[in-house]
Amino acid sequence: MMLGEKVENFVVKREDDQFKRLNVIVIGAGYVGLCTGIVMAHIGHSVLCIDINTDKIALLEQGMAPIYEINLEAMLAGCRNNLSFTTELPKRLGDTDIVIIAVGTPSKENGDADMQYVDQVIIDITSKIEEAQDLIIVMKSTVPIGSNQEMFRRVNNLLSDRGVQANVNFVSNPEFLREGKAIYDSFYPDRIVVGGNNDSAIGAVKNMYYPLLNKTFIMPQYMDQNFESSLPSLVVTDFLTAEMIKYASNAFLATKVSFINEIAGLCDKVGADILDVSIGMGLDNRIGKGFLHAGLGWGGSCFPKDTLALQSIAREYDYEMPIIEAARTINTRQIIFVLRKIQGLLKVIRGKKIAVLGLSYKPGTDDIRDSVSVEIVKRIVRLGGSVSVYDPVALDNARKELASDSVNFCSSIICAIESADAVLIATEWQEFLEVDWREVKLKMRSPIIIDGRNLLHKKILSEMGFTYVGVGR
Ligand SMILES: NC(=O)C1=CN([C@@H]2O[C@H](COP(=O)(O)OP(=O)(O)OC[C@H]3O[C@@H](n4cnc5c(N)ncnc54)[C@H](O)[C@@H]3O)[C@@H](O)[C@H]2O)C=CC1
Ligand SMILES: O=C(O)[C@H]1O[C@H](OP(=O)(O)OP(=O)(O)OC[C@H]2O[C@@H](n3ccc(=O)[nH]c3=O)[C@H](O)[C@@H]2O)[C@H](O)[C@@H](O)[C@@H]1O
Repeated sequence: MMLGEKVENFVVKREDDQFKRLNVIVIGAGYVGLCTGIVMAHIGHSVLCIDINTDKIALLEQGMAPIYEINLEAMLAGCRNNLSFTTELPKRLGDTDIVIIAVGTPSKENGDADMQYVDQVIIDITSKIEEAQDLIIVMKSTVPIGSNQEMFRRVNNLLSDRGVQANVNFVSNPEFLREGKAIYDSFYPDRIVVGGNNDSAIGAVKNMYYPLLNKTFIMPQYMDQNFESSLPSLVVTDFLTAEMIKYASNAFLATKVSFINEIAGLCDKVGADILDVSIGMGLDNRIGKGFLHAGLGWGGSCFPKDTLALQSIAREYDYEMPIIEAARTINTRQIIFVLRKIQGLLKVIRGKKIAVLGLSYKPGTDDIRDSVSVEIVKRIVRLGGSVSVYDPVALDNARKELASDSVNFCSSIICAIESADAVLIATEWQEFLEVDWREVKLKMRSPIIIDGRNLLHKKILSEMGFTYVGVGR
């Protein structure tokens, strides 16, 4: 059974009287806000999810998800009794126990995290706090080191300006979900990090997560697994450390991918196979299997912006971070590598037609923010090539960004590869693995595959007569 297929069967064992149902407001209905709202509602809290984007809220009210992820809508449907949506904060926050902030913190031009949305939310919340109210503000957005402390002070200053005496506390609670697996990660996190300076507020956030921390909430399809061995770890720490854990984790993962991409570059030169190198390395438990998949490099709404933001923070201290700098440099270099490979095979890109399969920054999502694929399409167009693009879910999101006479948006793989001089696999969607490549070969002008994600079987495709080029193999 697929995750979320039979939501009504979900089991919540709440015989444990330690669990207390809370009134939770989640601000922001993006990936993080929406998944947080869904999880909180499923585990028994009463949740109001707020977003200023009226289109998003209108969709959500009709039970439709504004972002693509498998089973997201089924999960949404399964918790509507506990989850409602609106575009504005309620007039009074008197009944609210916890407000979770999950608005965006994109990069500014100079690389700093743009805090304008968080700042606005802080003003909005504080204006609604009432005399003698107890409220915990939980920060899930990824914010620069020192932000929670600063906002805590700011809220208290704003309250004293209004002459309101209330018991408001902050808890930093960074999010580690991955897009495409956001729902699963939200229900089954490896760890929950809570940073703060008030034991009672930290205790309340622990209670909020109680069913996840104790696995008293179980989806039936996972019941046969031994959950005791995989309970999420709880990390309780201070504000600054919680914020640093988030940035360090993303920077480390990005660096790990850049490391394997650097090795892949050398594999290309010496003739070794990066796929086996990754397996051979990953089997060492100290290294671990994850994030050793070489390819076009990392994109998305977080690794690029969070590595930039970390560098920005370091700059404030004149502290150099050469590893992160190198990780970013290698990531940019991957795009050049693939363009050189295309040029090596086609000689001149101008006038050639290249099919690009995959536009989202990774499979499982329709998100094209900082997608390497989208950047490569733009570069091919700049070099005079024409591009036919196909993606199972991200096509519509890319239409505006890639609007050009040289870009043809195709609704199928076959339409995209028709008369193409080369095909580039830019996102490793499973669908590309399952396509009949013999049929593809008959329709292409020249049978050239640049497999930017090392998705396909090199040997099989070579035997079919394709010129196959991967990354480091
Ligand atoms: N996308 C991801 O996979 C992850 C994101 N994060 C972090 O979580 C935060 C949110 O990320 P996403 O969900 O991707 O962002 P997003 O950009 O998809 O969604 C943010 C939402 O906040 C809304 N918003 C902005 N100002 C608002 C306001 N004043 N009141 C109500 N809603 C408001 C926007 O309309 C938008 O829908 C960021 O700091 C990000 O770094 C952390 C882990 C994973
Ligand atoms: O802060 C965030 O927003 C999130 O960022 C990442 O999650 P996400 O961006 O959704 O996606 P990942 O699966 O981490 O992939 C990021 C990029 O790295 C690339 N990647 C990943 C793994 C790999 O082995 N090779 C590789 O090229 C992917 O194609 C993608 O472009 C982290 O994995 C999450 O823990 C974190 O919460």
